[in-house]
Amino acid sequence: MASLSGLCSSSPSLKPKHDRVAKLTPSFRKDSPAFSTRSNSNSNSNSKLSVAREVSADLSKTNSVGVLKKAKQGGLEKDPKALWRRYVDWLYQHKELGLYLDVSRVGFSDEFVEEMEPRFQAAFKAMEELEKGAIANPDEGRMVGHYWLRNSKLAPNSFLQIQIEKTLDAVCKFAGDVISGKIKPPSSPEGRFTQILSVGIGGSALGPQLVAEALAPDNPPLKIRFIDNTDPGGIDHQIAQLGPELASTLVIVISKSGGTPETRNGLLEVQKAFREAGLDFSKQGVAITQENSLLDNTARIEGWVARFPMYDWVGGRTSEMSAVGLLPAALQGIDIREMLVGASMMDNATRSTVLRDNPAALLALCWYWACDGVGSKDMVVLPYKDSLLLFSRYLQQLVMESLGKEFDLDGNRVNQGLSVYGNKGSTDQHAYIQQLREGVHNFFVTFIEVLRDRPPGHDWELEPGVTCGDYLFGMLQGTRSALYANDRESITVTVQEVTPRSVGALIALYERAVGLYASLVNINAYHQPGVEAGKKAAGEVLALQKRVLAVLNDASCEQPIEPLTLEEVAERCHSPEDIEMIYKIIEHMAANDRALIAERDCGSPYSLKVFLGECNVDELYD
Ligand SMILES: O=P(O)(O)OC[C@H]1O[C@](O)(CO)[C@@H](O)[C@@H]1O
Repeated sequence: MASLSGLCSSSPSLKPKHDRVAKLTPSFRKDSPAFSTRSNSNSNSNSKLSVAREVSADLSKTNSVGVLKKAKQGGLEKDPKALWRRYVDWLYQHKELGLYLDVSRVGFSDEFVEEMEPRFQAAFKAMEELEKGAIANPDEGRMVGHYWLRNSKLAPNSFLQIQIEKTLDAVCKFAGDVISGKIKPPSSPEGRFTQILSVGIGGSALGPQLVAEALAPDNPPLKIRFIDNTDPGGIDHQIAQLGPELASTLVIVISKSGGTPETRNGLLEVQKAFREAGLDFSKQGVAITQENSLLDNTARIEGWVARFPMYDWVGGRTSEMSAVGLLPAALQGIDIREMLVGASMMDNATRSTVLRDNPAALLALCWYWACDGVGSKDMVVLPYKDSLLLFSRYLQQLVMESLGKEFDLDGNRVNQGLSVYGNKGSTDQHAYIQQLREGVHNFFVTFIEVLRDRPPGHDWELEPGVTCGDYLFGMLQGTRSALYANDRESITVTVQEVTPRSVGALIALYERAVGLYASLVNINAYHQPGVEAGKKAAGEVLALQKRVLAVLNDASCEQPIEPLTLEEVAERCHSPEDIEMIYKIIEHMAANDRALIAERDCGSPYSLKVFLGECNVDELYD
């Protein structure tokens, strides 16, 4: 069993780097670089390619893009000696963290770097303002403070500083009390919590999932499972897998807003399972959410075991170092203070205003080069380590929800973004690497290399002079070389081991790279207005479904029951224009035995007739 001291071993290095003075909105909106903005000459064009073309046209008016184009035409360096010099020349090393970043296989030229320099200085300035408490998320009028979570002294005022420290202490204490059995479930035969069921979605799930996969010991004090969707089958599966251990399951419901429908549904489903098992949910429930959110109020009123805060100034996708990520990690026996130390050390490194010495800036430089600053190529993330399997999925949200924006900070339509996908090596070599090597050239790769194969003393040679891990190493190096030989660019991030410290550092590295890149292309990385459209549309579908049900109910109450055609249902719903959606609603209800097909089947929409089995008017209008 992990000891408390293991969870919370040391304080993160907390050297104040900036004045703790809140500043107003930074000037980066006005000072944004001219060539990352463009007018809306074709507002109907959403295609990335056409955007890339538009932007290329704009960019070609400037020197740096001229440089970019010229250098790209020249192709990548192939002379081995020159390439070795480039490797050594550009290699970034964080000695203390044991983290290296190799950007030599991305073909940017010295002129390009020079041309980008003023923009990087503007991005560094904007980041400095952000860390001092500027309203860096202008659309939502919020500060952006995830960097303070690992160095609370950087918070812009003492109230926030104390809040961060108190929460961290509370997380450590609660996790210790749960692991030691001081806080225990009321009716479990084991007399202590053995399982965690984490209910949350997006940033309220992806970080905890990454960290569990990467860092949980083989026999954690509490094992973790996730409900991260509103899929009834998936939820049933998780609950069924818990079986009788539901009685010793700590349910952590995570939602910054406290009102995300998928998470609410997960909670209601889990509460139902508790009722059916004769268990009192409130004695096993924990909430992580913003103060006074719906979830917070529910947890308070129902007297759940504990509540931990989410802050207004921490975005979901950058919340891994808040209670969102730290509590589940600590409960699994993961040293969360080490995660914070790793992140804090990386934060220090990525505050450098010297491009070559700043690994996050180097990443942003490579992304800009590889994607022409408009997301014209995808980022394929390939960790050669099973435990980092979920890193690409985690980065997908961090990068795509942050950078995938319709408008820039000046209101120009830009349709920015950077697509991320990946899984792990060498597994993917037997899946899609064929296309990467020889097919459509629409990507660059990020290899994540982990030097240590196994804990010391466990390795053996499965053939003379060669271990299993040597194969993994060979596959990574071979793929990197083979891709480069075919002009496919790659970045390699190397860490010594997958530890709480290195995972914390990796998360911090990418958080900062995304922030800097967002400044380079002049967008707000910290909001997600596009997600609202889908949520709103889903709400409208459910509202229409209620109307369809009411219409079918009315018809089912007539004697004799008169099955209705789709047109009739649509007419009676006063929504003839929604007939296709009504068809999909009926198809779904019929598949789940909630509507009955009287004539034909769903494959014949024109002649389909439908009715409800029973009249449920009272229930519907309740
Ligand atoms: O933590 P919440 O508020 O439930 O939100 C979950 C996720 O939903 C989003 O808002 C997108 O819908 C993400 O940004 C966020 O991480």
